[in-house]
Amino acid sequence: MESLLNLTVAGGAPVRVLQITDTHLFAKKHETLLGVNTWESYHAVLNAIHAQKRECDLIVATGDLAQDQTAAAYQHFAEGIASFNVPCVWLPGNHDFQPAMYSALQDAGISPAKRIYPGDNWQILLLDSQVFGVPHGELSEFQLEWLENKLMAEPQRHTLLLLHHHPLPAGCSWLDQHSLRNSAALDRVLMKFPRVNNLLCGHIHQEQDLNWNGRRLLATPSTCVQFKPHCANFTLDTVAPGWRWLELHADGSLTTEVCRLQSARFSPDTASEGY
Ligand SMILES: Nc1ncnc2c1ncn2[C@@H]1O[C@@H]2COP(=O)(O)O[C@H]2[C@H]1O
Ligand SMILES: [Fe+2]
Repeated sequence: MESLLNLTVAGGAPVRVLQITDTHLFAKKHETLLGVNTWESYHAVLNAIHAQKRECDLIVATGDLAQDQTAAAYQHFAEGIASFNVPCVWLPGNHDFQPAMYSALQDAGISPAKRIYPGDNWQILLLDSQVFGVPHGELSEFQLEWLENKLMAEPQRHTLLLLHHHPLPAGCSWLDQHSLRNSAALDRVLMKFPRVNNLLCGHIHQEQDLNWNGRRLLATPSTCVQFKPHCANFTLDTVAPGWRWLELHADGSLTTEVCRLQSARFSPDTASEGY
């Protein structure tokens, strides 16, 4: 938990971050989630990212990396990441099994660090909002205290805060029952720290860019199935898998862009009623 990852970034240059989320990989590469082969969609995303030829300083993986809790699924994730020569950090989602996740990723050279100092101007903090065995999220007292301590320790750094669960309603009632339950407690901590202006999550398998009491809250498409915005009941979307680029500028501003695959190859079985 306490390990810190220092990244060298050229003075004044933006920190370039790639977010990959909700890969939902299985041990067996042929397995599908709601009609989508998640190993193939993950690799299609990675190939499309390589084709963009964009430099990056860090990859962040924001949870639900495995669907079946196996070490092999995390190894598949790591094999994909190894195609980039860039450090990667991760946090758990509701579907993850942290003992296997931690050791399989660590063995594959992926750092368990939850605090990253990319250059002198920013810090990236990764929270664990998993409540084991259920889809909703919650931040433990330990997580909230850890966050507050890390923010107090570095008052001059701008902070990008990462967690799996969305702290604001996403507008899909079926998903909003699975949100971060104690977002008010997180809000109370963040109110003391005006340099935490950006939060980044996964979980909702759709792009969002919201204002949470003056902070920017970003959510990002999954590399596999997508959920349709503004639906009361479980509804899949036919938009393609995606990923997000972020640039953290020295003055504390952040620019970002969501990209998606161009092909309709990974359309899910829209008659599915859940998983
Ligand atoms: N039909 C459904 N109704 C409510 N929740 C569901 C349904 N199907 C799946 N879920 C849960 O909702 C979660 C949302 O995204 P996850 O990838 O965490 O995994 C999903 C499941 O745990
Ligand atoms: Fe997910």
